[in-house]
Amino acid sequence: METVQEQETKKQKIEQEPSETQETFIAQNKEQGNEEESSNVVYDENDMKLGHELIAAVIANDLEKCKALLEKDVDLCFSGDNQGRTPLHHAAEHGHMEIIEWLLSEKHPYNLTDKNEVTAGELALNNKHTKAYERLVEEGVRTELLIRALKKAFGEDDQEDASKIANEAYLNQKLHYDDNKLLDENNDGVMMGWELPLMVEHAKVMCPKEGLNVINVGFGLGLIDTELQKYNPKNHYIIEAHPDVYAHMLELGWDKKPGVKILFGRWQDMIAQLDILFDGVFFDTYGEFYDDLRSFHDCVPNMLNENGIYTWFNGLGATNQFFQDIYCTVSEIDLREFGLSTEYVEMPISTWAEQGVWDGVRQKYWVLDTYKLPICKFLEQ
Ligand SMILES: C[S@@+](CC[C@H](N)C(=O)[O-])C[C@H]1O[C@@H](n2cnc3c(N)ncnc32)[C@H](O)[C@@H]1O
Repeated sequence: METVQEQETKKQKIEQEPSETQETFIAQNKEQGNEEESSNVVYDENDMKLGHELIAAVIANDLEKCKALLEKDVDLCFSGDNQGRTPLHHAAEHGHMEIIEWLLSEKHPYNLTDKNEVTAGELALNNKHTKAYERLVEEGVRTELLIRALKKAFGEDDQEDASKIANEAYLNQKLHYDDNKLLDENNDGVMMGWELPLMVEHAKVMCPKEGLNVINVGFGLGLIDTELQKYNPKNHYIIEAHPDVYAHMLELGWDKKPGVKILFGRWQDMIAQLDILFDGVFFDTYGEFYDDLRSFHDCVPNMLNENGIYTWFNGLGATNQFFQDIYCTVSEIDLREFGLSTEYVEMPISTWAEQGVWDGVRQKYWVLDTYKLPICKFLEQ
């Protein structure tokens, strides 16, 4: 099972779903003949009859009938309707809280998707069932943290190696700059110009005044660094690991800009060389996993001035609102554990939808309308 920790924090693959609990619940294939196929499961006639009865009972908000059907061995996650929607999808769509609670208590996974990749959470959100939505987000957070803890307890946490391999694979490939984009060998967007308004805001948050000490991890297009320079920082550190990006930085003369100190290498190796504390810290890398972001979160208290601000590119679950809300909460919990508070400031992000923005880019890594910009500070003592 994959947890939120295995999500890459930036761009590519961030859209992956959280823990794949689905497979655990897929009904066993039935005998050949007299079968009807849904998206994942093959049902016989009796399964179909019971399954449709369950969906009808869910829609009618008839909990007793649902319980009676479970006694008859109905597939709790029946997905044999046209859209491949499960009972939880239908309960969420109608905001039936009691049925939602019952389904979750009977171990219906919170994150199954229908044939259009839609989750129950999105249906609750789209139909303005706020309580149901919040309950499903809470269930997502609980499940993700539980799976992470179980993996750790049972020694199945091989995330560190996988993460290092993925980041090294990225660092060993040729990059190209193309029309205000930085692309990797597969034409996945490492950084794109539409993110400029986000970088402007991140820099503003880090620099409430001029002459501060700031650090950015991951240069990319240099958008945030260009913004940070506008605040005349006293010291402006940049950590960058990719040789092509580093060469580009030198070409542009970043090593000669006022206050700038470039540390060329992976942040994991460079962080020990930091010799000052910072008023503003920004993190935005590529080809890393949530676990790396979490490890960076853990380093921040040793990098930050007493009143400093830490902020990071929030691409968590950025192809699905439901998953983004889960990941944002998980991250907030992790940061609290490291002594930092998190506030998410919402800003509309309109440029992503502009004509041609994604031309030449293999996969869209952002589909949301709102960006949740994190502002982290030391928790008050
Ligand atoms: C998304 S870009 C950063 C864009 C930047 N925020 C801007 O405003 O243009 C990510 C950058 O992180 C760098 N990077 C990836 N892994 C890294 C690591 N482990 N340590 C330091 N930099 C890394 C990439 O080479 C890339 O330049």
